[in-house]
Amino acid sequence: MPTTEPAHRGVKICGLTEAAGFDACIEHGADWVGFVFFERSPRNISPVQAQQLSARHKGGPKRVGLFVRPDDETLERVLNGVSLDVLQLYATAERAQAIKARFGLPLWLSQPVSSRAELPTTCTVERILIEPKPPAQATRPGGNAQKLDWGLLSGWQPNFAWMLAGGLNPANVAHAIAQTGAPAVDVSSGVESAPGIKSPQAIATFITQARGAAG
Ligand SMILES: O=C(O)c1ccccc1N[C@@H]1O[C@H](COP(=O)(O)O)[C@@H](O)[C@H]1O
Repeated sequence: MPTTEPAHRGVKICGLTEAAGFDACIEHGADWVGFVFFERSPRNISPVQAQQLSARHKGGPKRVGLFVRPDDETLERVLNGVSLDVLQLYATAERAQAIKARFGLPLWLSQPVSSRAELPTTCTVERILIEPKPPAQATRPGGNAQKLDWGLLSGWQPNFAWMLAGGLNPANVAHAIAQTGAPAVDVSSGVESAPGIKSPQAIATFITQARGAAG
């Protein structure tokens, strides 16, 4: 599946809800910013709020909308309110194909893994997010600051676009990249000062660390 990769290591900052965090992503050159459309998340945002944030800066990072098992009505409602470049989905591969057929946007699909055998061998969307399975009592499938066992990815070199997510932060992202060779990374909790509130300083450090990492 063709995709446009940044020339450098890609960085996505997910779960933007307020101007200071969004502006830090612009200032420090994030490749993607994520808006979470999932009511049980502390980062949940309305389409209107997302559009207002997005309008603070033309161009810059691609705008990614994150959805958990969305129905078509939800996708339509959000896409009527905010312009998105990519849909990041927690859904089955079959549902992703139906969404692709109806909405036509590039899709990223989450693949939770807890063993090497669960690493995907093929990809039918534009990118796969490799992340840990959520804790048993979790109320959401991601954004839990839970780290993957990076050793599972050692030597894994798929021929499709992927991204590492889960429990990354400014202090561990360089090590995570060195161990996994991840071409792109995604962070939410690890750059927050409180649930749903991003720290501009942590965003700056995360991007610097990710771009400077050897992997
Ligand atoms: O961020 C959320 O609240 C969220 C809710 C539901 C599904 C996914 C969510 N976030 C995604 O989870 C991963 C890892 O997040 P973290 O860095 O461990 O907090 C990332 O892909 C977020 O985009």
